Amino acid sequence: MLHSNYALSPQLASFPDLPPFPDTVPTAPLLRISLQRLLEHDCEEEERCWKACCDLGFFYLDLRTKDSAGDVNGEALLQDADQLFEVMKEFFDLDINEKVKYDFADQESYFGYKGYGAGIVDSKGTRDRNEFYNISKDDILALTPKLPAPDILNSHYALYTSYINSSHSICRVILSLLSTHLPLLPSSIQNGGLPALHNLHSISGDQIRFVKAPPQKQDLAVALGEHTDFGSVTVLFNRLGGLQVRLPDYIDAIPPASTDKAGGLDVNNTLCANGWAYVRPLPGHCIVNLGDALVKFSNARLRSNIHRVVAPPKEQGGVTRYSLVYFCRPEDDVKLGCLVEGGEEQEEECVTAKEWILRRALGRRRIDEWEKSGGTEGVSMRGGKK
Ligand SMILES: O=C(O)CCC(=O)C(=O)O
Ligand SMILES: [Fe+2]
Repeated sequence: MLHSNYALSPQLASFPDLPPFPDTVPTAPLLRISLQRLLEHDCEEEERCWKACCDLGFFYLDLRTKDSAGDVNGEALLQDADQLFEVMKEFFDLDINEKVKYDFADQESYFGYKGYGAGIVDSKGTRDRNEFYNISKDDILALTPKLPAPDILNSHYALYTSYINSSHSICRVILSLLSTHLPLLPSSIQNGGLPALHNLHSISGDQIRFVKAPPQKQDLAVALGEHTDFGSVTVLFNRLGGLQVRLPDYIDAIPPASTDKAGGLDVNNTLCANGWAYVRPLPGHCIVNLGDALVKFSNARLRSNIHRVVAPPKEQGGVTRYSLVYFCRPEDDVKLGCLVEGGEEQEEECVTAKEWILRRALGRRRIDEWEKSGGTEGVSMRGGKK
């Protein structure tokens, strides 16, 4: 069984000014991987990271690096993330009439604003419970014509650039580790393996995402529907709980450390039926997860695990939840086909990264598109709990 490898020191236990994550709910045993040790090419740490990518496709990355190593500076990323939490609060505080000016869904673009309830969380068309703002990497790096954005966001270009550079470099560290562990085809090795499909200055669907969900009562509603991520590597900063992963049957949840005094039927535990478990946010760390593109490249050796967001548990539900994401995706024209030895004949026609992202992202806004917008959920649930 994969098991978590940390005892929670007080500075890892909670975020200042927020209600603590409760110890009365089951949590997912994500491995805690040290970025510092990955940068030092520590073999044991690389093995643990590889294992986490195959077994669950989710892990914590400890960003508290000693000093910067080239472009990869975990401490700088933590500071940028802190600042971006403030920027996103300011943005979401704008009047709704201002924010909707930046919703570009009718132009077949997933960048910009998505209003509260404008997405759906299931095939019945149940509305989501959050707002998004998606910022394109290519827009910030001036690789594409500038998209309209509110003044309040326009003044932070240097911060976005720094955040994109750090997040993208971390994703490339993980991609090169995966490249060396996968049995890549000789042609793929010659072409530079996985990092060569994710160049910072090539056109791609890479993006920053700001997420806001207002305080929520403790009910069974899902704020962000179950999904797998579309791209390659996701870097996620959470301060409040609410994120849940659906564990495969070979991984057990960490049981609650104590029981709720109230007793009785508890919504949080009901939300953990069928293998769902909460991900406890950890200060100093980001959560890293793999997306569908890596499942396709690796012929399902790597896992893009299903996850969703529900109300933050217990008293955390009383405060607004913000989260910050960086999605690293293959360059737009990369075909999402198998790149490893022993791949079966491709059944489906290979789509490009751009086609895949458009189909998946926009389908989550329209009920008639829901069925077509699926990802690699079938593979993600291989050996999973039913
Ligand atoms: O807000 C979170 O914790 C998760 C967000 C997420 O899964 C996503 O935006 O794809
Ligand atoms: Fe996600």
